Amino acid sequence: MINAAAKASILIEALPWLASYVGKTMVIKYGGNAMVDDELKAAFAEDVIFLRTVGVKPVVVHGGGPQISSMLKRLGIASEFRGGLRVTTPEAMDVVRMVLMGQVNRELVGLLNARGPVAVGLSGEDAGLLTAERKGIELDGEEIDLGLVGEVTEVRPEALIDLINAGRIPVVATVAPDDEGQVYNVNADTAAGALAAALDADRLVVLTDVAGLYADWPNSTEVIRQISTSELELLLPSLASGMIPKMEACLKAVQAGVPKATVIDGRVPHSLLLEMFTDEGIGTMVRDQEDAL
Ligand SMILES: Nc1ncnc2c1ncn2[C@@H]1O[C@H](COP(=O)(O)OP(=O)(O)O)[C@@H](O)[C@H]1O
Ligand SMILES: CC(=O)N[C@@H](CCC(=O)OP(=O)(O)O)C(=O)O
Repeated sequence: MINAAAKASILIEALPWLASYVGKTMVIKYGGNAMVDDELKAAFAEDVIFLRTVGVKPVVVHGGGPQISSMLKRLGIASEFRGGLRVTTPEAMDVVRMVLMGQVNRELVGLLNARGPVAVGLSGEDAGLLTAERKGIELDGEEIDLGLVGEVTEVRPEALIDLINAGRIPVVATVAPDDEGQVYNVNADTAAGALAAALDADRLVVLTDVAGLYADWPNSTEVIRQISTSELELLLPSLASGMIPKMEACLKAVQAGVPKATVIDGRVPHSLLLEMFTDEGIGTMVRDQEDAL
């Protein structure tokens, strides 16, 4: 146990941060890989409730990649990732929608509501929140067909704003229809970045299963602490797997005016509180101006 003086100094260290966050909108992306342990999930829910209690307006956007993979496996449906995105057949799409909205979203809403009835779950399909279109990517000069993978073309954040203004915590699953009603699988990092931009959020925080953006992954675990948008643009082509959509989302959010986007280690209990209320913070922070770093 830490002594009384140390406890008091932790609280005092948090004071300027507490004061600066009142009334600020914060989009928190909770990755499926940081969601695999019950204690971590409970600590995450506590952190989000803590933030709301001290005046932050949190919006949770969740993933569920490992949970989707495990359900696809149980059902005997093959799936693969290309460029960090799941190739999604119509059959897999049914599973993606069922797992994200029916399983992961319900569980997170339940954990948040364990401390009071504040969380409301919704998906990109609700109240026109997200509109998507089929996403194509190019890998090594080759056009890749990802099937029903969507990219966000429009965000109507009104439903979120209504909930935020009513003091509730929106919890968003990232499936989204196109104009014809075809529903797409949208990577949760991509959706979180688009939502942060549309909400004019003050922060985007992405919880994942690594300590941040590694400078030389997988050869070293040295974490880049801060990076400017121009440095990140140069680095993007060298990134691999799940880090591609994650860092693209941070880049786009900051380019759209979100002052800071941070990737933090969701395997550390209460990582959100450590990032938000300690002077050092944790993880990798993306900011616009190099001179602001
Ligand atoms: N430069 C890098 N730094 C850190 N992780 C990286 C890097 N490049 C690729 N990765 C991989 O990206 C993964 C995180 O993305 P992902 O698995 O999609 O997580 P989440 O479920 O949190 O969205 C890491 O576990 C790691 O394997
Ligand atoms: C297109 C695409 O890849 N969609 C993701 C959606 C879930 C997600 O993004 O989950 P994480 O945040 O846990 O990775 C998928 O099918 O896995």
